[in-house]
Amino acid sequence: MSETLNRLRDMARPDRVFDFMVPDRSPVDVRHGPILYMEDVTVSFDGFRAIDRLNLTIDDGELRCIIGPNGAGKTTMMDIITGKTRPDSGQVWFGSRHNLLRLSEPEVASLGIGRKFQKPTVFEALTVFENLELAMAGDRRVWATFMARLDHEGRARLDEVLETIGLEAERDRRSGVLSHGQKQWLEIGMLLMQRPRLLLIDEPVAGMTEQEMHRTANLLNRLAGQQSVVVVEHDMGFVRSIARHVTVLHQGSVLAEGSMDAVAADSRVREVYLGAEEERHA
Ligand SMILES: Nc1ncnc2c1ncn2[C@@H]1O[C@H](COP(=O)(O)OP(=O)(O)OP(=O)(O)O)[C@@H](O)[C@H]1O
Repeated sequence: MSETLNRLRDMARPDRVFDFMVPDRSPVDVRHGPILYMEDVTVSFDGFRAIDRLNLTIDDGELRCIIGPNGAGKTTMMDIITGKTRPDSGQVWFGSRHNLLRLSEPEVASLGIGRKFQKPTVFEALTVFENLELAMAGDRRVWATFMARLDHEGRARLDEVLETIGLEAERDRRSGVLSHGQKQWLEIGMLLMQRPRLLLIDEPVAGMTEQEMHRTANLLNRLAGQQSVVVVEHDMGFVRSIARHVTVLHQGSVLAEGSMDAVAADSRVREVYLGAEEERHA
């Protein structure tokens, strides 16, 4: 009896938000500023400063490319945003309401920050459709309990994502037989099923053919606007084809920021990175 009472009391709490009332978009508040705000972030590993007073701002709907030499801190920066690594100092905010440094990795993910690592990790034994369906499972449990319309909504979302990633014709194929590029798009689709607000994508075109790169550029351009996209990439041709705004990281902080043409003309950037990249590809 007391358990029932407690439950009722709990349900009547004015601050309680029921699962079925949680909006299907992340509650991030971007009305007064950027979607991601990092200020003076520093992290050291055994005394070595991998991130050194880093300041970075990403606007809502922006597509940003992050470039920089090996060891510049790009991966560590992503790890800090997703809650995998805790900085020693600084601030990291998701919109104006969520202090990411107070949240665990799953909490950060559930706020709408999706991360794609370099290697695709789709379930190869399952079809494209089943992979996407699985990626939606979290949403489905909530809705299925309260509304019978989930199946319809879920299917509509799935069709929408299939169209976005250009894999409609592959829908019932086992994902193990897809090309490398198709697996990468499928994994991006799996993230999209959760309706993220910010996508962090690590080296999406490594190992892709020219044609696949071109399609990936179109996909990322299409995603921007609907969500913010941060891409870490070493392929400068690709970066040039998608980036309106580029951030160059070096020794854990921002060395330069601006259009691709502006950063490519910056002598400091050429010295630490682009000059070496051009030689590598000559
Ligand atoms: N867990 C860790 N322990 C010790 N050192 C680390 C750790 N993680 C990163 N580092 C160091 O921090 C620096 C930044 O590494 P990070 O992987 O973030 O660079 P990056 O820009 O992603 O490089 P790449 O382009 O090669 O992926 C490197 O010198 C790296 O060796």
